[in-house]
Amino acid sequence: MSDILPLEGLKVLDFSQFLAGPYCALKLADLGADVVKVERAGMGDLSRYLYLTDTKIAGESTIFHAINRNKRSVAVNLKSDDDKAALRALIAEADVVLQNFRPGVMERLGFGYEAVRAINPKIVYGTVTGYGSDGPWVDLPGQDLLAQARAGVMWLSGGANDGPTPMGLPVADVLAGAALAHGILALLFRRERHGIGGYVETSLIESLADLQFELLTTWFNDGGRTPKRSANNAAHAYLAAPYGVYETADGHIAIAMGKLDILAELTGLASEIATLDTFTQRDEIKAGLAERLQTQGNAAWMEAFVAADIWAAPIMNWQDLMDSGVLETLDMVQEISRGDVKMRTTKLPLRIDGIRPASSTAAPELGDANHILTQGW
Ligand SMILES: CC(C)(COP(=O)(O)OP(=O)(O)OC[C@H]1O[C@@H](n2cnc3c(N)ncnc32)[C@H](O)[C@@H]1OP(=O)(O)O)[C@@H](O)C(=O)NCCC(=O)NCCSC(=O)C(=O)O
Repeated sequence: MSDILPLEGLKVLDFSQFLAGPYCALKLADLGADVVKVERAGMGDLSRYLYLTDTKIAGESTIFHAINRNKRSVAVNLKSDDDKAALRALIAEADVVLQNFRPGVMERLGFGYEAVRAINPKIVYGTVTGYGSDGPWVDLPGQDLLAQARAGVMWLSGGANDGPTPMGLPVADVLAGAALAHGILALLFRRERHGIGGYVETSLIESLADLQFELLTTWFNDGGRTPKRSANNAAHAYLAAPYGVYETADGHIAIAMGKLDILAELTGLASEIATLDTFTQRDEIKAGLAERLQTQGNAAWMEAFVAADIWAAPIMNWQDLMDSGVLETLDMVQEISRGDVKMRTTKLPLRIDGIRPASSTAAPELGDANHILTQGW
């Protein structure tokens, strides 16, 4: 067992802002990399202010703090020659550069891949865009809600009586950031083996295509049978009954799988649904279950379902989740600080050699590492 974090010693110059790029950098930081966040002098990453929630940390958005823990910050003007020269010196010593501006911005600033590679040929350079670096949507603003709108995610999601439903979570940003981290790590491995740098790019739309890979594969191959937004695809557009969410006397229960005859027996529906076809008659099955599940509370149903190995779970809120003790047992929550700033947040969802890496500090104050602009890494 080693207490050396896998990316210890890796120098990452992170030009990214908002969420997708910073999420990628967070993954690298929590694996031990030294991530220096390049922010606008005077204002910083706009996510310090733009995501203002009811709760703030040190006067800034909790969301900024969640994404940018465990990083340092330099505050620069990317249009000033002096600051550009200082950044070129940092790039010369860096392992990774990443960015998520609109296509063309980094090239105009003189920090596109070719320019950076000319300074440091072995650099691993990562980019996130909204819709790719070419194609019909190249110039559009790349933002999570809008990408969910364009990718089919919102059209698909929701129940029969709902309108288009976003996921309520920044799935495009998080998945694009995770995909970029995965690409960067692959290029770092290639650099170790073959001594060459490389360029990796992803986008919000690609990450959402990937999120939907199972359903798109079904759709590509089913002769164009387009799912409608219905009670079925509130849970999954194509899966057989009983897959779905059901109201009970005191809450809701999700049921994923289970032998229909057993489920029918437990719910007193043996004569109604036990022999129905789980694909073609799934609406009937689900309607029967929906009616019957309302007759008892979650605890009674769950006891019966667990005993019979019906794959089911009660719908829990965050307090229920914390009260369950699962995250505590798995060591998924941490308290971190930076000076007077104290915050409680989640941890990296990986255990390495039995230990879950903790972040060493809360998010940086704007420009807290400006000394490296003159002194180097
Ligand atoms: C998020 C964006 C729509 C924001 O668009 P914009 O506000 O127009 O910002 P841009 O990235 O295009 O950059 C705007 C300009 O700022 C300038 N700029 C940037 N940083 C600096 C500093 N430090 N100094 C001086 N000037 C700067 C940069 O050169 C550009 O100028 P000019 O060169 O003069 O143009 C876009 O960046 C984007 O599509 N990104 C790709 C997808 C992505 O990752 N989106 C964020 C997901 S987060 C999200 O969805 C969510 O949180 O919700």
